[in-house]
Amino acid sequence: MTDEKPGNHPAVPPPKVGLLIINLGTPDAPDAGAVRRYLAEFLSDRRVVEIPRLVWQPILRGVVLRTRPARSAHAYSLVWREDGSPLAAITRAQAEALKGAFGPHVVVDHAMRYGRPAIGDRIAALKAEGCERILLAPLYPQYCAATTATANDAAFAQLAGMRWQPAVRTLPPYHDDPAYIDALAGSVTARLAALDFAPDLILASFHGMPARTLALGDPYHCHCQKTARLLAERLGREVRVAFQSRFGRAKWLEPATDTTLAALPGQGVKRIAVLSPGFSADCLETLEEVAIRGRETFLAAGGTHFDYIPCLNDSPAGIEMLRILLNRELEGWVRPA
Ligand SMILES: C=CC1=C(C)c2cc3[nH]c(cc4nc(cc5[nH]c(cc1n2)c(C)c5CCC(=O)O)C(CCC(=O)O)=C4C)c(C)c3C=C
Ligand SMILES: [Fe+2]
Ligand SMILES: [Fe+2]
Repeated sequence: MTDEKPGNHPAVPPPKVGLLIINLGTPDAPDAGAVRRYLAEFLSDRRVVEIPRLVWQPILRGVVLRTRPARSAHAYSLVWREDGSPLAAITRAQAEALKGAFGPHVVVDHAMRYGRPAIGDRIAALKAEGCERILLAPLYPQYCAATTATANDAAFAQLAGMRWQPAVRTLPPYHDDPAYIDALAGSVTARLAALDFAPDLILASFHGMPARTLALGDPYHCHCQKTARLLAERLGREVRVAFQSRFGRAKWLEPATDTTLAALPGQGVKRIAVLSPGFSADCLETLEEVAIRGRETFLAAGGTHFDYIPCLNDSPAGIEMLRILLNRELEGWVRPA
């Protein structure tokens, strides 16, 4: 018996474990062309828009992609940073902060479901680097077919074309995980302590979904409600839930964030703090829709004080929370770091 490989044997790198953190994706630039390319891919995903292709594609190509990109590009330009789109920059920073956190044999990388870096490309790169096991981590605390499932689908599609597949695990939703609730509660408490006003109410604004997805069995709505309930219990005060970013004509989950913010001052809530616990990174939907437009809506309706509490992002508490969750999922694959 010999360990020698035949002369034409491909090189086999020493085995490693890959960790791929995944987020939604974002345009490459805050201009109409880049936003159009991004929206064309995103809104063609049948996990996102569940309308028959023959009906939806003409509406998407004929109406949405002609009108929305210019408007959205302007919105992106209001929040764009020197290092790019907030979502891209923060996701990169999260991956950077997690490097080395799980020992020398875990290679940490990041990918986006739409646009770049593409999930398939990063899986191929991890495998080429010797990762025979990969933990896929879509960073959505609340499970949703339109986010978690489609990210995993894209990864599985890549695996389907591989001769030598890595073993894979996927990060489960963490909407009720004590590490996540603790991190949220800590960020709210620290933020409130630093404010120059005491809010009458804390509002948790989650990304919306078409209402029918709840009846179809998507647990997203329940996960959002549970996150808010657990956060309220930890804070010892009410956390009101609302759903933002309505898209299209169908009925979406209610109450809507914008109508809630417009109604609250009339109900005596003049000072408010808003957080978006469903987003692991600040992005267009939080920085422009909530922190800019939400504030305008609330103040125009008679509110006097508005504060937007940032997402956990790559804050030390946010990274520590991810380290705890991911370390648990890596159990048995690596020795504890
Ligand atoms: C049918 C349309 C949409 C569904 C369903 C949807 C679900 C969904 N989205 C997120 C997270 C994000 N969405 C973001 C942007 C965004 N979302 C939609 C539409 C749907 N989202 C659009 C058209 C856009 C683009 C922006 C715009 O033109 O207004 C983002 C931000 C991306 C960025 O670049 O910053 C995130 C994040 C979740 C969590 C979700 C379901 C639970
Ligand atoms: Fe969205
Ligand atoms: Fe939006």
